[in-house]
This record gives sequence, structure tokens and C-alpha cells, in this order.
Amino acid sequence: MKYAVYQMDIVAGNPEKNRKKVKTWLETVVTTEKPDIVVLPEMWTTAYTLSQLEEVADCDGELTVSFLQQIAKDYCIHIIGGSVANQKEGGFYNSALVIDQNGTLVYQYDKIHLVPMLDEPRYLTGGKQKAEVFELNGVKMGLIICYDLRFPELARKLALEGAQVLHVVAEWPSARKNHWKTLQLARAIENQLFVVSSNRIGHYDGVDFAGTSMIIDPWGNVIKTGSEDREETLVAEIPLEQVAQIRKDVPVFASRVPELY
Ligand SMILES: NC(=O)CCC(=O)C(=O)O
Repeated sequence: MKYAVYQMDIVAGNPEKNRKKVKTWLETVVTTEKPDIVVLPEMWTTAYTLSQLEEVADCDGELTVSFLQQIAKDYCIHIIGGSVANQKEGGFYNSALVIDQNGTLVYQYDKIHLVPMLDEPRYLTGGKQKAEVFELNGVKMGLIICYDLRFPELARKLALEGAQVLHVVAEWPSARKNHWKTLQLARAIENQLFVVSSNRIGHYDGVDFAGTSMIIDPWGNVIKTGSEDREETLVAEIPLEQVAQIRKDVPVFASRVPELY
């Protein structure tokens, strides 16, 4: 399975410009790299313009869902569509989207853990649905959003349900960039799966974002990593058979004794 990750800067509060930007990137990357699956960052249509949500948020995933569905069909690619500010059920959510190559919305996940350091609890409602695994090309996968990375029990639940790849879509600040790198490696190693992340670069409202998007194998080897401050595309094939191999060689799932902890 060949990945292309977009480590992008985001135009604050301008969904139209960001959709255009993503469309241009996709048109180029699909032609030059021919990926099976692409990954976008967190809140990529708006950035953290939380005080303007009434004006900039999607309504029930629109317009972004139909925009990504059309692209997925046109280019026959799977899209881990990052997340968008999303107005529904009387609140605003940070909703991540997964669209398959037929244009079907196969999974939507509303961020469960709202991040106090970026004021999310003041403006957003936390997700109420359980996080689940989803399948693309018959491969079980998981998806979490940024601050969720700090909660190992969430990634472990997805791994126990069979996820072989964990996607992390993020707007992680530079102030805590060593946490960003270390926690991604930890989630990959402890759960023996691939971690594929897309983090934004640039700044908004006095916050610098850390970039350093990553593709990590289940041994904790970094296959690809982005810079801290440049827009980039990370491209890599991931050898999925490594997941079964490491789980055989280092059988931590078989060694667990959850009834004692
Ligand atoms: N967008 C986020 O969830 C940021 C998370 C963060 O700043 C942290 O965990 O530290």
C-alpha cells in the first residue's frame, strides 16, 4: 500500500482556499507518485479559528465530504481526510473523515479528547461515539486526532480490534514537539503497527506548529519524516506483512494479562 502524506500549511479561516490548495496538491501527487492512499492534517479547512466557527465550519461534513468524495472517485484513491470543524447536533465537533476510492464515506470520527492548551473545550463538543477500526482494501486501520495520541488506551483498543495502521492527523505545536515524536514511536512499538501521521506546519495566533509528520513501521523505525517548517509530501510503500511478523517474533498481545491490571 503506497502512502502520500500532505504536511501542509493552512490558510486560517478560509475553507475555500484550503480546498483549492488540497485539490492542486492531489492532482500533482496522484500523477507523480500514484499513491493508493493520501493523508491530510487536522482542521485543514480552517485551522484553529475557533471563535469564527459559525462562519467557517462545515455543516454535517459539507462541503468537505462531497469535495473529497469527488476527488476519491476521480483519482481512484483512498483519502484519510484529516479533520474539519463540523457543525451538527447543536454543537461544533472536530470530525475526521475517511473516504474510500469509490467515494464512500467509510468512517467518521469525532475527536474524543479535546485539547485544553488550544482552547478546544470552550468551543467544541467532544465526540460521543466509540472509536472503531475501519477497513480499506481489506486492511484494518485506526484513526485518531492529535491530542488523542496522549491516551495509549485508545490506540490499544484499536490495535486489539485488529488495526494494522494507526493514522494520526494533527495540528501539534512546536512547544511540545519532543512529545509528538516520542509518543508516535511509542504507539507504533507498543501496538506493533504502522503509524502514519500528518501534522501541519506554520503558525496561527502565536502558536508555531511542529510539522515532523511521520511514517513509522511496527518496529519503531522511522521510514519517512517531514521537516519542522516546510510543506512537504511524504511518500512510502508500507510492507504490511511486518505486522504479523513482529507479532509472531515479539508476541506481546499473546503475553498480555489484562485481568490483572
Ligand atoms: N491539536 C491538538 O490536539 C494539539 C495537542 C497538543 O498540543 C498536545 O497534546 O500537546
